[in-house]
Amino acid sequence: MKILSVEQIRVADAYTIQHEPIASIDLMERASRAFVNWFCKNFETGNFKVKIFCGLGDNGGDGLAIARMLQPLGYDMEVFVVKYSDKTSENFQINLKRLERQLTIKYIENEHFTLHFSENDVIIDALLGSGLSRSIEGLLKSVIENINRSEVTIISVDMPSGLFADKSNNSTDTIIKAIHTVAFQLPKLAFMLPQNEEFVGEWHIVDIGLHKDFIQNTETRYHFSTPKEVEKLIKPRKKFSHKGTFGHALLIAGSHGMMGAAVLAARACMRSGVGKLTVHSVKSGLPILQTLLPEAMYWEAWNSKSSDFIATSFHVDDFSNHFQAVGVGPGIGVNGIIRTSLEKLCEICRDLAIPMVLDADALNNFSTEKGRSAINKIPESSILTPHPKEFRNLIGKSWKDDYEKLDFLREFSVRNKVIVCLKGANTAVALPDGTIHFNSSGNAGMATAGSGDVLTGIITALLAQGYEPKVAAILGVYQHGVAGDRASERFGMTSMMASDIVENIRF
Ligand SMILES: NC(=O)C1=CN([C@@H]2O[C@H](COP(=O)(O)OP(=O)(O)OC[C@H]3O[C@@H](n4cnc5c(N)ncnc54)[C@H](OP(=O)(O)O)[C@@H]3O)[C@@H](O)[C@H]2O)[C@@H](O)CC1
Ligand SMILES: Nc1ncnc2c1ncn2[C@@H]1O[C@H](COP(=O)(O)OP(=O)(O)O)[C@@H](O)[C@H]1O
Ligand SMILES: [K+]
Repeated sequence: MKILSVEQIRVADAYTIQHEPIASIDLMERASRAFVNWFCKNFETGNFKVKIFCGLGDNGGDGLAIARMLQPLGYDMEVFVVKYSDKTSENFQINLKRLERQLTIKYIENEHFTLHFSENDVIIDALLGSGLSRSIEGLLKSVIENINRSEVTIISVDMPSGLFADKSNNSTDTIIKAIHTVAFQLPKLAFMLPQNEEFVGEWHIVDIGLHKDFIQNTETRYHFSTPKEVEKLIKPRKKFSHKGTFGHALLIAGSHGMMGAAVLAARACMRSGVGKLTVHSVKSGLPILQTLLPEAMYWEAWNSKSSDFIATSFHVDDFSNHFQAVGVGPGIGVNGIIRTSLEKLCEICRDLAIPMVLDADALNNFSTEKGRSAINKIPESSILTPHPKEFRNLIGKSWKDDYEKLDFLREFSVRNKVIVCLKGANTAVALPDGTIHFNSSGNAGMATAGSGDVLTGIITALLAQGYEPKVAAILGVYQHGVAGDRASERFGMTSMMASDIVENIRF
């Protein structure tokens, strides 16, 4: 699903009006109806009052139409219009006239207002939507501060009022803190970013029938990977396939005291459909691995100066005609010898065109001063899976906000021609073509030691099976989140562990 800018949505709106064709007021009617349908499904009529706060633009117009539609359905309504300006939109005017015939509208015209909220109230925020042009001040600021203090359920229409859809707010800005945001047709970039969580709450999309041709033909750098889009990337297994069909993966992971990382990644790799798996790790890890994962083969670190690390001199002959994918990093440790080995590994994979996943310590080894100057050795199209701290260390600089973080992410991915999965809620998968794809699955229960190792195993398995790197990254991140969602259903977010994610991988 595309994420369009406010400007592009405005054009989509105009295009729909012209080409469907449909009158602007009727499109607003359709949008409001879509909101009402969502609302009725989620808030059955009962012992509560719905308080709608309307601005003076089209977002306010939506609010008035929503009030008109909800009242006959049995909801106890109170409608407030905040008169912060003399300017109103045409659709607002039309909807005001339509609603005036039906119920009494209350006006908030100056700072001398008092609002009373009771615990069960549900507030619908239709003050400002995508037309926000500056930070909120004055009367609107006072009203929003009052609403935010109420601690009742707040549902925003299209956008939490005061939040910019595709750029950063000032840290002091006044913004509605919604529990739910019901957005029209497409998600906004703002919804994907951690800095906006307290304003957006849980977001939902309702279809308002914007012109499909327009959306299809509009280019954007941001995408939200919906379950429907991602699930169709999974290749079905053919009847006469055999284990050779699904590739042989090499996983380089673990060190003394960090064998769990290797086990989690390896188990996840096997659960994700790889034909054969070899794990390359320290000698002391052999009994652990072979006990916990008898399905995998084991390749002991050789030429190792220290028995604690995988410091190995890799040789091309050990790779050619052997492996279809290499995953490296979980728990391998960081030092100069390991970095030199990694550089050699990168060279071999580049020469033999073996796709790679680099995670955790593989990235940390490229994050020292010497390491950063060797980043160009990472083969093109490799998949890097840093969490934000690892990414910051890799690029050697911090960002001022989440928008700048996305700029740095894109810049890094394009410059080095690699795929970067920046992990977290809505993991952002940046492709070398400059696009960023946000993931839709997963939950905060995955914020637990070892869950990143599981992702490395999943993506490595997909690469070994011949999935194109960008597909392996988007699909792997999604399936990892789905497994996390299943694990949280069974154990709850607080109690689930990374091994529960592994046990819930299902392709
Ligand atoms: N997507 C779609 O296709 C559809 C979208 N629809 C709906 O339209 C909404 C967008 O409507 P919109 O463009 O009228 O903008 P909206 O947010 O109501 O406010 C604009 C007004 O507020 C003003 N203003 C701005 N900032 C301000 C501030 N800080 N403090 C005070 N005032 C401020 C601004 O004034 P100005 O900047 O010109 O001074 C202008 O007068 C969208 O979110 C959705 O709900 C559906 O109905 C139909 C299909
Ligand atoms: N709040 C969250 N919502 C969704 N997914 C999350 C959340 N927190 C963490 N995750 C996922 O869990 C994994 C954590 O990886 P990482 O930080 O590398 O953990 P570790 O190093 O312990 O293995 C990532 O895939 C990340 O996307
Ligand atoms: K709003």
